[in-house]
Amino acid sequence: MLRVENLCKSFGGVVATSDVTIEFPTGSLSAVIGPNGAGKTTFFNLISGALPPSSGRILLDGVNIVGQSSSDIVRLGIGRAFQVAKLFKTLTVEQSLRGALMSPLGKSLQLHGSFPLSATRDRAHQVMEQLGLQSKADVVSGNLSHGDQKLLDIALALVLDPKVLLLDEPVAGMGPEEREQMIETVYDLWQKGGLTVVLIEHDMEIVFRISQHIHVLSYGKVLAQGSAEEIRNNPAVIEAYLGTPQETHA
Ligand SMILES: Nc1ncnc2c1ncn2[C@@H]1O[C@H](COP(=O)(O)OP(=O)(O)OP(=O)(O)O)[C@@H](O)[C@H]1O
Repeated sequence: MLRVENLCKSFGGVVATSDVTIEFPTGSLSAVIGPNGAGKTTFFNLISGALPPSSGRILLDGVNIVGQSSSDIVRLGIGRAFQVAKLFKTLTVEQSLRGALMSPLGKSLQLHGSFPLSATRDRAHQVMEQLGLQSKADVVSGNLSHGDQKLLDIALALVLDPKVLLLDEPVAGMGPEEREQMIETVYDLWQKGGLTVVLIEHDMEIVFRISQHIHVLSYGKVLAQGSAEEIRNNPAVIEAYLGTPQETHA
């Protein structure tokens, strides 16, 4: 289970995260939502070790990971995909995934400290299959469609076998068809294994459709937490973020 406790982060006078306590049960699919500037990306930056918190604890299966480096946090089992995919644009999809496995980080995740070439190929293909990227194995990443670049970014996190997968706006910038495909892929991925998925997403239709738990941030604080039904009808959330019920359904 991933649990953050009393997490705080300030940038000078700006309080981006204010006493946030949230629990993400093992194997759950949760969304973190809120208006622009609410502190969602900062929250992911704190969990993934990109930024140190000002105070508070981040517990992964009971172990406080605050103070660990980003690569140690990946090693401990927290993977992350970004709003703008971070790719090696000149490598093919397969090369990128095998490269991740052959990197010191990838190697250190293997039981015996080394990973034979054939095994990197098998693992890369397994993940490509999970994400529907098999037919793109030999395509140079920079030539992939926007949607496939986002899938590859997720694949790069997934190939290292995380326990928790953080997805920052997985459908940002996509057309309706790509959006549906991405959501179906993420949902299938989550349903098939014990992966804990946490997503930041602005598309409320998607959030309400797939999330078991929704956490609403506003001005760095937790404004509300609950099921889709509870959040949809929460007056404070409607006022701060969703707008009137009529606007929500428009
Ligand atoms: N590195 C930084 N230095 C200074 N202020 C920052 C930094 N990163 C974030 N902030 C501030 O912290 C607050 C929260 O920003 P954050 O990007 O986490 O919000 P967000 O909810 O992800 O917004 P969006 O939905 O627009 O991506 C904002 O006021 C932002 O300006």
